[in-house]
Amino acid sequence: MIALTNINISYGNLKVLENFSISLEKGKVHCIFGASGCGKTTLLNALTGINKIELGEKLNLDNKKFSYVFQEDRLLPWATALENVLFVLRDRYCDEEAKQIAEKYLNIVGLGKFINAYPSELSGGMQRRVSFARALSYSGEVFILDEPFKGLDFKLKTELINYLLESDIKENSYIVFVTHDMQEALSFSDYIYMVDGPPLKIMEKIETHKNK
Ligand SMILES: Nc1ncnc2c1ncn2[C@@H]1O[C@H](COP(=O)(O)OP(=O)(O)OP(=O)(O)O)[C@@H](O)[C@H]1O
Repeated sequence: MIALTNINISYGNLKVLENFSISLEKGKVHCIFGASGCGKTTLLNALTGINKIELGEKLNLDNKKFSYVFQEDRLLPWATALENVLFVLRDRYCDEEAKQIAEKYLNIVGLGKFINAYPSELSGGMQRRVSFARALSYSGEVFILDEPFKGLDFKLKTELINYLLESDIKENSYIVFVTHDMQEALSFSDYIYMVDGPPLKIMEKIETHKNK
């Protein structure tokens, strides 16, 4: 289990997380579902450590590796799709192995023919897919997915969801994802946290009883 307990995060006078607690299970997909601006990204950033917590405790989070699909793609504009994925693999694999891994995941997201394209030559949905391939290839223990399927068509979205659910990624990781799409939430999650805020509150935790 990984968890945040009674944490506080504010921006100036705005208390976005106040005495907020959540615990996440390995092998399960946790969906954070709530209105724009209620504090979902701040929660994700508290998990990864991007946002420093003011009060409260983290459990088993400090030494974890995070694979993050950010809400905005954060691709290097001067690097090709392949180089963008290689960027997170460079320190861990030799060149040849890193290239094989990067190409494997770019193929999985349907970009096999575009590995040498620059972000400016790709559509928004294609850039999203590069960002997704980068997170998959990094193979973190915690997957943080902030509106990961935004801009993707139904077929591709379904393929990526099925890939994540059926691959050993799900079994071996903690997955937290944010969406505004209830259909996505239902088809992908084991738990849906209906949230409101700020300060962020869990109004309801729904178990979807998936057998995956
Ligand atoms: N760096 C920041 N500085 C100041 N205020 C911020 C900052 N980041 C977020 N906020 C504010 O904190 C609140 C929560 O923002 P957050 O991005 O966590 O919401 P969200 O639920 O992820 O929204 P969305 O669904 O629109 O992405 C918002 O009111 C936002 O304006």
